[in-house]
Amino acid sequence: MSIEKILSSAPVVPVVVIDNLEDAAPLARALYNGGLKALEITLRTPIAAEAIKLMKAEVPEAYVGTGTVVDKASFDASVAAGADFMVSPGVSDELLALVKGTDIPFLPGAATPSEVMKLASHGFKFLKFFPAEAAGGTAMLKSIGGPLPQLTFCPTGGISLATAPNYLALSNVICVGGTWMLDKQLIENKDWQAIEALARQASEVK
Ligand SMILES: O=C(O)C(=O)C[C@H](O)[C@H](O)COP(=O)(O)O
Repeated sequence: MSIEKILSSAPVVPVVVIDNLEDAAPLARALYNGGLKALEITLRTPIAAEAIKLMKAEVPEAYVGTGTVVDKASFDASVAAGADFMVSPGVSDELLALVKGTDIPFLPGAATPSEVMKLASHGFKFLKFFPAEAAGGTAMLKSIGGPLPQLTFCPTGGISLATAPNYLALSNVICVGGTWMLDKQLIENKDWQAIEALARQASEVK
């Protein structure tokens, strides 16, 4: 499996924070049924690894990956959870060394030309542009694409249903990451139909 295939499975990757384990399976089902095939589950909550296992069991055809992979502990947790892919908001030499020893597709993060160049020199062709809006948004990505057209991005951070099309219109963007379809109140109410409708709206963004 390649990171390109995973990132091209839908225009939007939902960045999920799981607070209650019982939400994991129905949430994954709702997102997938709404057309979002790749799910990034952040390792920000202690139950994230367990949640990933439940999500993969509920929707085996989805790509369930980990987010917030920032060090050896989160890397190890990703491997143990059986993550289909791993996403980092940035990169470190420690992480680069760890991912060289695994087959799990990895999407490292970059926000400046130097970070992009460093990751390119390690063979990465797909990067997370984070924090997208705060780091200069579509203007920054367009500028980076001038001298560095060989890199393709999944911008994430502050992107909404309204701004996603502006990113997807760029030639160096494969998909965007976002949290807007994960409405906290709807999740609290376990309104999975409404979440599915938000996911469908996101999956139809062009
Ligand atoms: O957890 C990580 O590893 C991250 O990189 C952070 C997430 O991508 C952002 O939290 C996205 O959140 P929004 O800004 O609401 O789209």
